[in-house]
Amino acid sequence: MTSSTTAPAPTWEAPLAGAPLDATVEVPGSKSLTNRLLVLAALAEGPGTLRGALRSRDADLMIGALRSLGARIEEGDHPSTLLVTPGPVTGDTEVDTGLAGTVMRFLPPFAALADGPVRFDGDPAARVRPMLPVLAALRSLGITVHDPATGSGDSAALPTHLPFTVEGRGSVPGGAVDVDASESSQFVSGLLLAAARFERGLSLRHIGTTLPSLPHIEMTVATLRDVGVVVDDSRDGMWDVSPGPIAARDVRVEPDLSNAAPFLASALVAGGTVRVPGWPTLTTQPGAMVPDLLERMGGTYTLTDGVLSVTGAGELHGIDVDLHAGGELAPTFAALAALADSPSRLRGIAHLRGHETDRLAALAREITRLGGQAEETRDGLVITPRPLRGDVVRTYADHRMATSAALLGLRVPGVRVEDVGTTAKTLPDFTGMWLSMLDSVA
Ligand SMILES: O=C(O)C1=C[C@@H](OP(=O)(O)O)[C@@H](O)[C@H](O)C1
Ligand SMILES: C=C(OP(=O)(O)O)C(=O)O
Repeated sequence: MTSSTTAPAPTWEAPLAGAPLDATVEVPGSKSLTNRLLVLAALAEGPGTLRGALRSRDADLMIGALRSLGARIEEGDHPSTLLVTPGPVTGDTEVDTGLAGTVMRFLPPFAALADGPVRFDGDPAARVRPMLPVLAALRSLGITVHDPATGSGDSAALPTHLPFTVEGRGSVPGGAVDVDASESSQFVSGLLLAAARFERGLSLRHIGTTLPSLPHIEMTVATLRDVGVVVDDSRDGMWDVSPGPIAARDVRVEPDLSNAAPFLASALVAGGTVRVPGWPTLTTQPGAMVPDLLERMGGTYTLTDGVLSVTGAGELHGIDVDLHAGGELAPTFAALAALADSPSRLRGIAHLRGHETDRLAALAREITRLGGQAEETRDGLVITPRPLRGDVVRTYADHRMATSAALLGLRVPGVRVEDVGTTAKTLPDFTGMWLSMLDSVA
């Protein structure tokens, strides 16, 4: 018997900022770096160590998946220290991707190296995220990929989404492949990460009209080069990875600058100063854009001895910005835009329709629910500030919808965030960190 009434989802009362802030926020390791470094450590020649690694749902799903594919991964003296011992890539196993794009797009090429079938599936929301380009690339490289429900022949229709099975054969010949990565840079990153272990390496050409999140592809190339892999990226939209060994390393993971964004943005909403230590002077993380964007909206910042300090003085202006390179920052800037003193336009982010949820629709709907004005365009959002009122903000299993709602709640009384626990995808103690930040007032 099913009941026709469902209990209302528990909500979290987003706290109002009572006074200007004076907070230092320690942000855990980068999701994108942690999950790349884990993959490379699991494919390396010998045991390696990650320090300052993220421990969150996405990172733990990656750890679980790599274990099931044959790697040994243990905690060192701290949960953020991970000791990785590679093993032969083993098949006849399952990978739970959860809702992690990095797990669902990085591991199918890895699974092609396994000695048997690897079955992939994830959350209901993951089953609508685009997958075809990476699966088509594997098939063109001679790997069988099939829908577990419809059989395994090479002529079977290629699955477009989760669930799917990659029939690992113990080795991948490699060679040339065309990939349309206009919906996600992760299709390119996933193939490049495993490519040094393909017999002939990989020559990957992007054939789409647009390529989002280029910093994340540069991050992939940089992490590959750090472990001794030869990558030629001298031609636009093309990457050549030479076959060769992957060196084992002892590496420290940078803090997650995209997760730092809502905290730093709080200084513009509440006034005062928010500091993030460990800010890298040189990084491939798209969060590097955050300080300049906050300055354009009315804040000021300094970077001294690795501490980024953002100060707000009550001003918050609208912005016209192309976030094609850093789409994961859009929910933070959409919230700021809804609180600004002039309209904003966020451009270049059509690919957000394939993120944890359709983020353009979700942001427009939820800002509108609070009395704001937000409209979807072909490739982004136009947000016109209006007086906002409290209500429940729906989060659609999307961690960044929750953090963006918290930002709105600093100024709008009565914002209640549905399923704030979804922040555990990349930041398990989000609410604790947020409340500590608010406790530190000037
Ligand atoms: O490679 C990565 O670590 C990521 C790439 C980007 O994906 P898209 O290119 O799909 O936007 C980004 O949005 C995501 O949060 C992390
Ligand atoms: C798009 C994101 O995640 P994923 O790695 O699941 O694609 C994100 O974290 O904003």
